[in-house]
Amino acid sequence: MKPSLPVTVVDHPLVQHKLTLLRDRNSSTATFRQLVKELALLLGYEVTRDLPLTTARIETPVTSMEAPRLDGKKLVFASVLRAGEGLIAGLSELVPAARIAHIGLYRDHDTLEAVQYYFKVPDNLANRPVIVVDPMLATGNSVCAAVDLLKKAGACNIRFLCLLAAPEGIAQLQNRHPDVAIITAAIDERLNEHGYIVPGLGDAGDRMFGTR
Ligand SMILES: O=P(O)(O)OC[C@H]1O[C@H](OP(=O)(O)OP(=O)(O)O)[C@H](O)[C@@H]1O
Ligand SMILES: O=c1cc[nH]c(=O)[nH]1
Ligand SMILES: [Mg+2]
Repeated sequence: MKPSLPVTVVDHPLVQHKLTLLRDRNSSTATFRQLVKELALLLGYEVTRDLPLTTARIETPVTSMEAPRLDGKKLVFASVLRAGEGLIAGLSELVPAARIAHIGLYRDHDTLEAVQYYFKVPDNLANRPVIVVDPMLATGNSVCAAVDLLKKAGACNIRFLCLLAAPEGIAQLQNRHPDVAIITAAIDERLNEHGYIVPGLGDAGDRMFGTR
C-alpha cells in the first residue's frame, strides 16, 4: 500500500486563538461565521503553499520584469455543503479567480453515512489542483464520498482543508485516499457515541447558519 501523505496541523498562535473562540458554546452565529472566514484566510496561506507558479511580464515603475503569478483560474475550491461554505467565504477572497465546486452531502443521523444531494464542478478537473474544504472531519465518511466523486469526475490532484479532525476520520481518509494531503487547525481526541468530535465545537453547519 502507498504511504499516506502527512497531516499538517497549523499551530500558528492566531489560528489556535481563533479556534478556541470558535469552540466556545457562547460564541454567537455571527461570531462563528466571522471566525470561520478568518480561519480560512489564515489556513488558506498554508493550503496553497506549494501551488505551482507561472510568470507574467509586467512593468514596475522602474523597469519591466518576469514576475511570479498564481494561475488562479486553474485552482478549484470544492465546498462540502453546507459548512464548507463558511470556509469558501474567506478562500474566495484570497484567490478571487478560483473556480468553486459544490458537493452536497449530509450525514445520516443514525448510520453516519454520507448522503449525496448535489454535485456541480468546473470542467477539466484533471488539469486543476482541487482543495476540498469542510470545517469538520469526523468519521471521514463525508470527505471520502466527496473525494470519490471528484476522482470519478477526473480530479487527480486533491488536498483537504478542515478546522477540526478526529483520529478516526484521518485514519479513514488516509486509508482510502493516501494521495490526499490533510491540512487542519487541530486534531481532537475522539468521536463520541453520536459521531461528534470531542471536545469539538458541536455541529458546524448548525452553528454557522443558526439552525438546529
Ligand atoms: O466526517 P463525517 O462523519 O462525515 O462528518 C463530517 C460532516 O458532518 C458535517 O456536515 P453535516 O452532515 O452535519 O451536514 P451540514 O453541513 O449540511 O450541516 C460536516 O460539515 C461534515 O460534512
Ligand atoms: O462534531 C461534528 C461531527 C460531524 N459534524 C459536525 O458538524 N460536528
Ligand atoms: Mg456536510
